[in-house]
Amino acid sequence: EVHQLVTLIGNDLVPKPHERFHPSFETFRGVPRGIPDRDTPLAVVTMFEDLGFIHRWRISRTTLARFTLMVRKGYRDPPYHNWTHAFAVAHYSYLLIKNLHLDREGYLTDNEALSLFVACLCHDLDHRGTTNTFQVNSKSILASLYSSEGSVMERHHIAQAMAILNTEGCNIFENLECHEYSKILENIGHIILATDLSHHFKILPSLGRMVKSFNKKDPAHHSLLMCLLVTSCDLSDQTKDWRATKQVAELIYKEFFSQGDLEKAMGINPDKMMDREKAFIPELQVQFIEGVVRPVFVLLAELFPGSEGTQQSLQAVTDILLFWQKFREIYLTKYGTHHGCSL
Ligand SMILES: Cc1nc2ccc(C(=O)NCC(C)C)cc2n2c(-c3cc(OC(C)(C)C)ccc3Cl)nnc12
Ligand SMILES: [Mg+2]
Ligand SMILES: [Zn+2]
Repeated sequence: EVHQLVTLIGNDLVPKPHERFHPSFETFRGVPRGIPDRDTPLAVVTMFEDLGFIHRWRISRTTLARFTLMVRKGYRDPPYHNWTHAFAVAHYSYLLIKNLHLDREGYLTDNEALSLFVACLCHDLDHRGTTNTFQVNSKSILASLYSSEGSVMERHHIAQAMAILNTEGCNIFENLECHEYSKILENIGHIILATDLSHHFKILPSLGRMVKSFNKKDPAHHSLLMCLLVTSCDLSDQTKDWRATKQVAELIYKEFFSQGDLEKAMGINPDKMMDREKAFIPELQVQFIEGVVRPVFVLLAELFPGSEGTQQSLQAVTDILLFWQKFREIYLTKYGTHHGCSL
C-alpha cells in the first residue's frame, strides 16, 4: 500500500483537498468521519502539503507515506479510540492552523504548528478503549510502566509515536536540524500529555489567564495554547451536526460500557458512566458538555474572536448541549425515570 500511496503523491500530483475529498473538507463544518477510511492516508498527505509542511521541513513523500500508514496501523479498533478518531482530531488541527493562520500570525512557531498536527495524528496510538484508572485497577503492563508518573495511556501513546519515528524509512523529521528535531519531539510529548483529562483540569485556570492577555513572545503562553488547541481538537466531534455528534456519543458509551462489563467481571465496581445499567446518557452528556466541552470552545472563541470558524464551533457545541437537554427532558417527562435509557 506504501507503493500505491507513493505513486499517488509521488509525481507532485497531491490534489487540492476540497477537489479530491469534499467541498467542505477545508471548512469547520466539514465532517472528517465522512471521508472513507481508504482515502484517509491520502487526505493526511494532502493536509501536510496544504499546510506547507512538506516544503518547509523537506519531508520526503515516500517517508511521509510510510509514516502515515504506520500511524494508521498503530491504532487498534475499539469503538471510539481508533484511527477514525485520530484522523478527525488531526483534521480539526488542520482547520485551526489553516484558517487561523496560527503559524503566520505568530500564535505558534512553525515547529509548534507541525508538532500539533503530528501529535494529533499520534495522540491515542494503540489505545485499548479503557481509561487510565482501568490500567491501574487492572494492574496492566502499561500501569506497571507508567503509573508512577501518571497519564498512563498518554505516556504509552508518546512511546508508540517515538517507536514509529525510529522505524527505518518512517522518520518524517529526518531532514530537520538538530535543535528543531529535539524541539519537535519535546513539543509532541507535551501536547500528547495535554490530552489527559486530569492535566486539562489542572491547567484550566492558567488557560483562562492566557486567553485574556495572550503574549506571542511568551513560550509559556505558546505551551498553554498548544494544550487548549489539542483539547479542542480531541473534542471537535462535538462541533459538528447533531447526527454526527450523537453517533460519536454512541461509540464512546459503547467503549465505556464494555469497560464497565470488564470491571464487573473483575469484581470492580464501575463508575456510573461506565455502567450500562446505571448510566443515563443524556444527563452525562449535559454534564460533560457543560463542564468540559463548552468551556474549551468559549476560550477558543475568546482567543480568536475574529475567526468565523471558532464562533461556529462554539455555536455548534451550544446547539448540541440544547439537544441533550431537550432529550433528557423528554425522556424524564415521558418515563418519569432514566432507567433503561438506551440511545
Ligand atoms: C462526547 C464525550 N463524552 C465524554 C464523557 C465523559 C468523558 C470522561 O472521560 N469523563 C470522566 C470524568 C472524570 C470527566 C469523556 C468524554 N469525551 C471525550 C474524552 C475527552 C478526553 O480528554 C480531553 C480531550 C482532554 C477532554 C479524554 C477521553 C475522552 Cl473519551 N471526548 N468526547 C467525549
Ligand atoms: Mg487520549
Ligand atoms: Zn483522543
